[in-house]
Amino acid sequence: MLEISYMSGFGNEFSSEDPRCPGSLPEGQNNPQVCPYGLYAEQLSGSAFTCPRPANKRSWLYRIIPSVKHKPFTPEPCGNLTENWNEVEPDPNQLRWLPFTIPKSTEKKVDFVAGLHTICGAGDAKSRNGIGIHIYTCNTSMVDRCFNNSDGDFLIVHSGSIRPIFHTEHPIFYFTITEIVLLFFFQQGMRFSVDVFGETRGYILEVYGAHFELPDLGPIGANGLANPRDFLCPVAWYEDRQVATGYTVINKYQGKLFACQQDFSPFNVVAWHGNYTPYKYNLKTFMVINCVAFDHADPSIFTVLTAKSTRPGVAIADFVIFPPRWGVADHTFRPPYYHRNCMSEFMGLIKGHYEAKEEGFQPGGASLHSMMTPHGPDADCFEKNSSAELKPERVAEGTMAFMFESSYSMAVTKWGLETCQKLDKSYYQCWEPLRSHFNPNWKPSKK
Ligand SMILES: O=C(O)Cc1cc(O)ccc1O
Ligand SMILES: [Fe+2]
Repeated sequence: MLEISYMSGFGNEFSSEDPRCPGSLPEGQNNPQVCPYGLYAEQLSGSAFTCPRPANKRSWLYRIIPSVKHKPFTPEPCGNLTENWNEVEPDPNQLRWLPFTIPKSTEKKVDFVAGLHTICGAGDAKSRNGIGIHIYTCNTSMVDRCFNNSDGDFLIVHSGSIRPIFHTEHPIFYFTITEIVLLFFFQQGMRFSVDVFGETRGYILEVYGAHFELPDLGPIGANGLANPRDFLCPVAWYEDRQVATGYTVINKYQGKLFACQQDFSPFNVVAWHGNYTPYKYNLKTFMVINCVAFDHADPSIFTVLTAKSTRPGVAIADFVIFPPRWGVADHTFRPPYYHRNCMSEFMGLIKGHYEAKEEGFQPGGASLHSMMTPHGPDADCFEKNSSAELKPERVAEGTMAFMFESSYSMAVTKWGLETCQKLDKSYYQCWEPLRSHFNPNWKPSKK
């Protein structure tokens, strides 16, 4: 297998040359009259040219043939991918989905793009405001096909032990054997192709009009949560591959898919430099902060990445994880509290159980607690934890739940409510056994 090495750091100004082509990165300028090795220079801009320096993102790609050489784009079937948030009537209920079905390859071959299903979202890619949440279920590699999202960033949370390989222009992301819980992060316009080795499923948070960034740490200090050096980007590696039968570039543009043909692999970048790159991030490297005295800290302490809105402190969407950790809080109901939130909370489970719902919420499934929709621990969890002995104990061992939390009020798609046939109609029943413990004669205990 090809040995790819990675560079580490989030938002760094990287420089990278394919080791087979020393000197392929132009020295001292971006646009030489003739590039080394006869390459073409192409800039990929991820921010307006005029963005302030800390938000300015671009990479220079030195490639064998520039991306512009392709036949015209034509509409492509979108399957269950949509940006139509008016397909069905709004539904403010607590929603929970059983694990989404992965098609069997013996029945139907489905690749990553064909296996994209939009479950909920809001806003509009055209006005550069909003988000989409998608589920991918696939069983087949993309062959001579790549995907490019013109609408926004894709934060991909892979779920399951069969680990895909992502090919990109930057170039290839492999999982190593210890990287079970991985996040992939492809920013707007970055081309990638996905190889899969069996039934594959995961979740995607798409954000239009903003990029994900590391959250500010405030009083936490200079270190903690997701550390910049744990974000990895591969060193340049090109393939010089003519594809006489045609290579297809799928472009998600204004919520619809389009396809064009070209006669070469787009993964033909020999050298590149810049700060606009894809990343992989191993969720196990997250430095967890938690309460060490009493009370339950809000889950914002578990934010891995955030896409900020223009309102201070209000995210378009946060990516939050619930990693294994110690629970030590004294005289505290330790699981999540009962909650009504001005944000929308979409949750998924990569593996294990979620502490607030030991049963029912399954890996590969999901839940959505919409704006101001009441939610919280199921009756079982409440009863157990109201009387549990509060000794230090491991919480969420061997599990990984996550949340996409958004300031948008999200609509659920027809696929989410009907077509996927995974909506758990009995979800509300997990709170039905909650009973009153109210005692009007209660007296404070004498200290
Ligand atoms: O709803 C949920 O399970 C997510 C969540 C977790 C938590 O620890 C506190 C608040 C919250 O919304
Ligand atoms: Fe919540």
